[in-house]
Amino acid sequence: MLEVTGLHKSFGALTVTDNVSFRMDRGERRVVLGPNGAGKTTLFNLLAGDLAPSAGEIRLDGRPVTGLSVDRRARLGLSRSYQKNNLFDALTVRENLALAAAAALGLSGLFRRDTHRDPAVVDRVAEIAGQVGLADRLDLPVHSAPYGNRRQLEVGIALAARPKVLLMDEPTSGVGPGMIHAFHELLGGLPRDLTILIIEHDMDLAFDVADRITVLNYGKVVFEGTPEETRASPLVHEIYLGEWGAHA
Ligand SMILES: Nc1ncnc2c1ncn2[C@@H]1O[C@H](COP(=O)(O)OP(=O)(O)OP(=O)(O)O)[C@@H](O)[C@H]1O
Repeated sequence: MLEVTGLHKSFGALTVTDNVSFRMDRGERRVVLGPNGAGKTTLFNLLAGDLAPSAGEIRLDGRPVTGLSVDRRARLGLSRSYQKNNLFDALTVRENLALAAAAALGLSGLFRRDTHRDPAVVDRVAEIAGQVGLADRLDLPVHSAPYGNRRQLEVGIALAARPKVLLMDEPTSGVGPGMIHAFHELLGGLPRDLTILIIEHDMDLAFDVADRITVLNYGKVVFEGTPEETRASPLVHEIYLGEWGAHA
């Protein structure tokens, strides 16, 4: 499904992604853990196409995508849910989803102002809203939507293109403890064959939602395993000791 081989990225003399390799199966949910500065965001930038690697290869369903743009990768099924805001504040949840759905269906364009009423778009908006738990929030203007709903909407927008692989960048950052429960529900509502790679700081959440965990430190994969194996790893404990203290 997603195969990463020997990925490498340097900024000047600083190696930020160091020979990173892993593969994910369809439907797998994997969390990338690592202390601040470990290279998690850079890895996502390389996977999504926001950055070009110095070396290495990324394959999606066997097809090399390493040299392709963000848009081309998205069309092939690799989508990223951006932490940075890509929502239209003045529009409602429904309108935001309709724009994304229309674009994904090839229905957007200057001369088609009523695309949000197109039956295909209406159906798709309802489907996505159900998946991300926003079915009863469709008429809410985004500027007055609670933070958690905005995060759900960001995921919904990423889903519009029917991705095979979804990259989620710190989906719970900035949300309160109550929203962590909502995030579980959100994950539960996503298609089971969707392959999901998540950057997450919260170890407990990672243990809870991941099928497998990849731990980065100084740009290198230093551990990969099931949540149980990760929890039992002395190396991971050692790496996270300072972090635990800092987050406590
Ligand atoms: N464009 C850049 N130019 C130079 N150095 C960079 C650049 N982007 C990232 N770095 C450096 O690369 C290292 C890894 O950064 P990255 O943001 O990938 O880590 P991270 O694991 O996502 O950290 P955090 O958890 O704090 O977000 C850091 O030392 C950072 O300063």
